[in-house]
Amino acid sequence: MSLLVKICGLSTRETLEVALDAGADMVGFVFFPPSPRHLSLEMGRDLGRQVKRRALKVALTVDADDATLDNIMDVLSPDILQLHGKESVARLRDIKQKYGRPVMKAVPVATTADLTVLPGYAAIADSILFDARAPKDATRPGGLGAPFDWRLLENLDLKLPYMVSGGLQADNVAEALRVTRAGGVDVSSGVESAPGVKDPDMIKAFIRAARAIQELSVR
Ligand SMILES: O=C(O)c1ccccc1NCC(=O)[C@H](O)[C@H](O)COP(=O)(O)O
Repeated sequence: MSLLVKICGLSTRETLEVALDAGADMVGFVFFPPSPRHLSLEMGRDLGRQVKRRALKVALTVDADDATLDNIMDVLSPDILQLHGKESVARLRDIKQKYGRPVMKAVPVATTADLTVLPGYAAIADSILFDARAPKDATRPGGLGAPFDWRLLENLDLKLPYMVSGGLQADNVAEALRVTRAGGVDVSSGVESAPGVKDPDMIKAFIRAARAIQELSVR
């Protein structure tokens, strides 16, 4: 199965086009006001139209209510709902039933104890995104540019597709994949020149680096 590459937190037409042209499989749009990558609904509509099915549109929310999700569905019609908050298993089930879209549940990781939530989520979610657990004083639960110890996933026994994220960059994505054996990689800060400012050359370099590993693994 080929490696999925997700560029998250895209917020301009220009950098979205760079990610699409460079072959990103998934493009992530953040709807979380404290984030430097937060999109207005109108911007979400605009960028969503630009994708034109060249990649999967991922809507990223944090403990969003139905009214928020209704609006995002209306303007973006995302292919995947990435739930990056403290959403319960029951909430995942409700969201899946109401919106009928695949759900990718973000699981914050700092210690092995963080993996105890997996059986519950794995019964409902369509995929898992392992991300570094945010510090207690963080203003957002993700997009912080910090990795977790990938060795925590070395003995993972998960029947669901999963992605690794958290502090990935062009120069460490190979090691992250070697250790975690993830089916996908997700990056935000590692392709930015400043928080929320995506850098075209860094986007291209990250995707090139991820594809190079994919080539090696299929030989
Ligand atoms: O990107 C954000 O600002 C963000 C805000 C709130 C919740 C999640 C957020 N990002 C989630 C992602 O999928 C990021 O790509 C992931 O956390 C990795 O981020 P980074 O470590 O910056 O590459």
